[in-house]
Amino acid sequence: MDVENGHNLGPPTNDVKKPFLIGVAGGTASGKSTVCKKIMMELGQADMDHTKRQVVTISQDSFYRELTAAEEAKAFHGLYNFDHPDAFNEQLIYETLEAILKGFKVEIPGYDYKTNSLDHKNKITIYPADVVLFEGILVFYFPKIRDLFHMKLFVDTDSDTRLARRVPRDINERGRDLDTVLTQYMTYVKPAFEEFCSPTKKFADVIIPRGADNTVAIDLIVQHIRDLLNNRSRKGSSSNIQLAMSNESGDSYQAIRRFSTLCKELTIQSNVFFEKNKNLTQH
Ligand SMILES: Nc1ncnc2c1ncn2[C@@H]1O[C@H](COP(=O)(O)OP(=O)(O)O)[C@@H](O)[C@H]1O
Ligand SMILES: O=c1ccn([C@@H]2O[C@H](COP(=O)(O)O)[C@@H](O)[C@H]2O)c(=O)[nH]1
Repeated sequence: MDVENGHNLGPPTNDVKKPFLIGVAGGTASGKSTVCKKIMMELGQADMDHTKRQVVTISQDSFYRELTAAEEAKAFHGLYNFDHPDAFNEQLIYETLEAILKGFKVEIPGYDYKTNSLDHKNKITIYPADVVLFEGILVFYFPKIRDLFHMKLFVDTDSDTRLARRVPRDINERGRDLDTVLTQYMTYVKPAFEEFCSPTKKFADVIIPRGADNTVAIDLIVQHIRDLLNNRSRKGSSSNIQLAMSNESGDSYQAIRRFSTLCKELTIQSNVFFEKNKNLTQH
């Protein structure tokens, strides 16, 4: 298979790992990376040698398009729209995820927010894993990509909290100044969230209100992943997850259905509870 920019590093080895692919979407600074980190930590994967990890996280930011010199100059002043779907290389995301799903090892660039550019010097090698988390603001936007996910999570944190987190993060970690952060937020980030990101919440199997603070939802997701991993090691072959999923009577398929239903119920119940008790939150 031919992946642009040589990202595909060749055919799978004998022990083919065809991963369970989880999409993690949500607005900027909603806690997508923190949720993924928590999942990895609870599964004891975070500090593990990355060649041996069973669970890996990939960021959609590694798939931004390269900017022209004129776009770079705009980006420096917060005047480039990084929140529009056109800012991403959709085809490369698709081809890379397809390669991962086939059990290929792939290489992707890092991302340097200080220079608004892909970091080809610090490439990240994604070794075949059992579970792959793919997180980003628009991971459910493109239908072809959306259809690749076995499970879709949406991290739902309110806009005030997200802005309050984004401002210090962009200043302290991404080398911005306050004016640039607010200009970019008001001009592009907020309108694009409403137009492109927020509508994709309806595609989620599980909505995680309050992001990483929602330990109940995270524990359920972690338990589900543990079940998948145990199931896989019990059956001895990593490709069994795929087989079980394509066969509606398989253990994994049933576990996913139970999990999905349970989480939907939890989400609905908590929304109904807060809707009915709006006045309680004022105390
Ligand atoms: N539950 C939380 N409580 C406090 N701060 C948080 C929480 N979740 C995330 N943050 C902080 O908010 C910022 C954005 O979180 P991050 O996980 O990077 O969001 P995203 O990946 O959605 O952009 C980071 O600085 C992170 O440390
Ligand atoms: O060069 C860049 C690239 C992206 N951004 C902003 O980042 C967020 C997406 O990352 P999150 O971690 O989900 O916040 C997006 O809203 C872009 O506006 C950037 O500012 N500069």
